[in-house]
Formats: sequence, C-alpha cells, structure tokens
Amino acid sequence: MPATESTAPWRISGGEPSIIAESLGKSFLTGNVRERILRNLSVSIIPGELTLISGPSGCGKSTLLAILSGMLRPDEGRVRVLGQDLGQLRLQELERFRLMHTGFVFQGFNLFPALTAQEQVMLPLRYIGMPAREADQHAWSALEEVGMAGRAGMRPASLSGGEQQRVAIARALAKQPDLLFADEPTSALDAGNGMKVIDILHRIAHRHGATVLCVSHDPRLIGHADRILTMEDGNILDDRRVDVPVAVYS
Ligand SMILES: Nc1ncnc2c1ncn2[C@@H]1O[C@H](COP(=O)(O)OP(=O)(O)OP(=O)(O)O)[C@@H](O)[C@H]1O
Repeated sequence: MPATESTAPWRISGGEPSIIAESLGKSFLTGNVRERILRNLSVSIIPGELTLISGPSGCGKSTLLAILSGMLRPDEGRVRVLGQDLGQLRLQELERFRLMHTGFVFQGFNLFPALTAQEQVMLPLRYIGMPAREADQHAWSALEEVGMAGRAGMRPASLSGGEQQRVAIARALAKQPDLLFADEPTSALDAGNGMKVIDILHRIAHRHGATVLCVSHDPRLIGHADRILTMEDGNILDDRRVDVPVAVYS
C-alpha cells in the first residue's frame, strides 16, 4: 500500500499513458439484431489528469469506460492498463488487478443502507486484507479528503445525495488506486453538489497523480476537466485540452 498521508502523491505523473486502447470494437445482441457500439476506437489516457468522456446518449461512453476499466471485454482490439494487457488475464487475475489498482464511482452511489460512512469506506480495505486499525485510518483520511470526516458516523439515509456521492468517492479513494473511473457521478446531483464532486475528482488526479476518467454528458463539467474526449457513433470525434484553471473545492 502507498503512503497514508492523504495529500501525498501516490504516483508521479511521468506523462506516459496509464491506459492504451487500440482498435476497440464491441457489439451487443438485442433479440436477433447485432448492434455495433464501438468501432475501431483507439485512445491513450494520461495519469495526473481528469479526462472527461462526453457525447450524446447511447453513443457508447459507458461501454468504453467499462472496457477501459476491465469490467467488460472488447470483441476486438486490446487494452493495456499500467503496462498490463487486460486480454491476457484470466477472470480471477483481472478481478485481482481491478481490486488492487482501480476505484469506481457510479451514478447511483451504491452505498449499503445499514453501514455508516466510515464502515462503507473501510469495507473494501478490509476485503483486500488491510488490518482493521490501518483501514480505519485510511477510511478517515479519505473521508477527510472529500470533506466528510464530520459525518463519518452517519448512514446514507441521513446524508444528502451530494454527501452520499462524496462517501462513495472516499470509498473508491481509500485504497489509493492508480485509476479512478466515474460513470455519470454528478447526474443525480444539483449544480453545487455536482461541482464539488467534479472538483474532488480533479484534485485526486492532480494531487495524487491518479488517472481519473469520468463519463458525463453534463455540460457544466466541461470547463472543469483537463481533457475532453467527445464520442459519437462508437468512436472519438474530438480530443481536446481545457486550459481554463479549475477552482479547487475546499
Ligand atoms: N449489455 C448490453 N446489452 C445490449 N445492449 C447494450 C448493453 N449495454 C449497452 N447496450 C447498448 O449500447 C448502446 C450504448 O450504451 P452506453 O451505455 O455505452 O451509451 P452511453 O453513451 O453511455 O449512453 P448514456 O449517456 O445514455 O448513458 C446503447 O444503445 C445501449 O442500449
């Protein structure tokens, strides 16, 4: 496990891509119609940045995120993450790889109703074998980093949507992953809470050198990413950098 100090860099960004995807193709069968969702898509993602994937509904954003994070296998092409060809890993090895190196934040928070914020964040740490006392400290640091340490003893029903999403981010953050994936993390939140979440994701990339890849069609987020990939019809139409400085949430 890397450093415990929450503001310490986990990884130093050397400009080398942490994710390299080449010639990805993916189809889904609906009834007896096979629909091509991704077509010959290639992309590299760099650590230390918040990269946003935007584009119209149904263009394949979540499918791409699922493939780049190792949750879904492509039909064609290959994905290298941290130098590892995901296609070479057996299912169990892939699960282990994801557990050790990636965190995921979902639109619907996915918190356990019966657990406090502290317990939610500790759970995956205990699952990877971290001793209780250490897991407790890591969970506390992660909650502190997202501004939720003061609510560590509260259960989801007593937290607002924005607070629940910040707990979910702390849970993904606590194991200090190399890569953090987020699928529409702000879509259930109002403007203010959505902005806090995106600023936290941005800060995770910049302070810790993590690769942060976020799917969203929320136009408010565009100025808050470092790089925007715009998808249409299963491919990347536009790839651009955002120069505007980002306000850091405190
Ligand atoms: N497991 C699946 N089986 C069949 N079709 C699927 C499956 N997953 C996704 N699709 C289809 O693939 C297309 C792309 O889905 P995807 O969720 O990647 O799009 P998206 O760009 O993230 O959309 P949105 O912005 O609405 O979430 C959609 O038409 C969807 O219905």
